Amino acid sequence: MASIAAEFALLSSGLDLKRRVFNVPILPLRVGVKNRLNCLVTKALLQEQLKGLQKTKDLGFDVVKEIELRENGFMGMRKTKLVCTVGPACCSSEELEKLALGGMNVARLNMCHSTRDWHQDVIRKIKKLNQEKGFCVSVMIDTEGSQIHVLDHGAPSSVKAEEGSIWFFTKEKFDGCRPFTVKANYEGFNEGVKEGDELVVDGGMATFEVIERIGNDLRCKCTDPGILLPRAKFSFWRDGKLVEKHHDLPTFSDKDWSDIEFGISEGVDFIALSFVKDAAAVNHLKDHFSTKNESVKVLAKIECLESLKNLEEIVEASDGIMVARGDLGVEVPLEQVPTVQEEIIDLCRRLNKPVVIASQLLESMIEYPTPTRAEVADVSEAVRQCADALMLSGESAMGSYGQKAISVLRMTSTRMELWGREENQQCFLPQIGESLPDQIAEQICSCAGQMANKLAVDAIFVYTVHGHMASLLSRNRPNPPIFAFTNKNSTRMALTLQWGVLPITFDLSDDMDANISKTTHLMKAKGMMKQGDVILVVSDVIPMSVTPSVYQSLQVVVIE
Ligand SMILES: Nc1ncnc2c1ncn2[C@@H]1O[C@H](COP(=O)(O)OP(=O)(O)O)[C@@H](O)[C@H]1O
Ligand SMILES: C=C(OP(=O)(O)O)C(=O)O
Ligand SMILES: [K+]
Ligand SMILES: [Mg+2]
Repeated sequence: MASIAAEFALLSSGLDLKRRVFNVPILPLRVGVKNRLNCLVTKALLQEQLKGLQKTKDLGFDVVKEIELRENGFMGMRKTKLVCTVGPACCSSEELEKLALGGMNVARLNMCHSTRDWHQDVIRKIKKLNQEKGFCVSVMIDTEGSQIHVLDHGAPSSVKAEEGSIWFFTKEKFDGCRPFTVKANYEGFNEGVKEGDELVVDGGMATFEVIERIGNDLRCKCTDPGILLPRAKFSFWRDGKLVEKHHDLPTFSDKDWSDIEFGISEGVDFIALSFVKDAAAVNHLKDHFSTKNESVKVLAKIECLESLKNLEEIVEASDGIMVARGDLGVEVPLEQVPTVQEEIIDLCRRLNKPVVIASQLLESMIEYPTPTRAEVADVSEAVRQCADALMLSGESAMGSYGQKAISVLRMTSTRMELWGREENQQCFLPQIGESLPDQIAEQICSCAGQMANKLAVDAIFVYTVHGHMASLLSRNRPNPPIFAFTNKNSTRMALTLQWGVLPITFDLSDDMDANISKTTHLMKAKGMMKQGDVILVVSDVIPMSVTPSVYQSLQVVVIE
């Protein structure tokens, strides 16, 4: 039985990862995808190695990353971050630990589902695992938001709609089961809808023609037969264009505010805001935090047509973006979703905001232990486009193969990162900083990226309080990993989402030489670095007492 170590030994045997410049040949693989998945019984192997590593958590270093470094070397470390949705299939401490060992960087809780107590229990379990086992998994809550969907369609699971059948869509309450009747969740669901419009369910699962509008109801004829699922989403179309209804709906419901307050009180790291329409919604939430001095990060989910129209202002206002392809595919013709995804990723990189690609990455793995080849290609494409993070939804929340799914993301992204290295660095990055120190920081990070690649250094070290310098380095997508030393826990947890950054808690001092020598000594003492390793050191720690630019620096250090 092969191990992850063997898998990576296999990878690296075809490559001198450390010094080679990256015209990667087709990598030799002895075994097929399925075999590799089957052999990734990670827990026993990793648990074994964890035993000797518990002390590392004193340095605030993620134990899983430490194992990866020991096994794969600097250049073999995965850069793309992984987000897993937690649901009934993975909410025990044991299952959460397996996901953490499998590479989960962020655990996402979708507030649409389960109870407050359930969410609280999961958040506390994750924090306990971080503390006791030395993981660095941050927590994201995802608001329910408002959208028009099915509340009741007269069956516990799916219902088939046959061609030509007549259905009523209503907001009226009714008891018991009424055949061919679908109850919507929103009073004004039929406002602005006209006879002759198309009602599309879940982006194409079934299509109806609106025959008549009667008060709160719509009488419709099924024109494209299909399946209605619980909570199926509606969209209305006229002459091939979406009838926009999101502006009628609030971005924050009372439940969303209460979930947000709950998240803050539990110390979550990210809030993903559903159905953001413009920057005002993001600013509203951020203002709400600033009055409370919270450091939680706000991600805007791009999932409705209006959010696409206001994309740039939303990206600028947010701390990060989620391309929520599930709902986006209801409002945008499916064939447009891939180009929209690529545009959002490019914009986020230009504006230096982390971006998560979400929904249906490995959908078939909810049921099956292997992905389709098309799913692997989709994941690879998101990695090639340099997304910061990939997200599992139902695959981890309710599927039987969550651990295998995270293995597929891990292996596929590591492989594509090696393949795509030259391409990563060809992106044009405009200057975004306005003040002189910000512009200096940007130039230093851009030069650092180029130097790191040209000198083939082993690692980049950055000392950062708020994480800005680390994110600027990440934006350049350099080949070596970025070790970000910070004294702020909130910075450490926020950096879990950024491409190529390994956040480490460290007691920073104003004396930069002391920071460098202490961190290199610690890494060497732990056997993670050795004599002759070359590090590029970038600093952004600005003591109040000196001119800022003095402490923004770039230097090359060879470990003695
Ligand atoms: N906390 C939870 N409790 C129960 N089921 C969940 C939970 N989170 C996710 N799920 C299940 O996983 C599926 C996929 O998750 P997600 O994509 O986040 O939700 P949705 O399908 O509502 O957009 C959900 O439809 C639901 O069946
Ligand atoms: C991630 C998404 O949002 P949710 O799962 O909350 O609907 C999506 O729509 O793709
Ligand atoms: K949600
Ligand atoms: Mg959604």
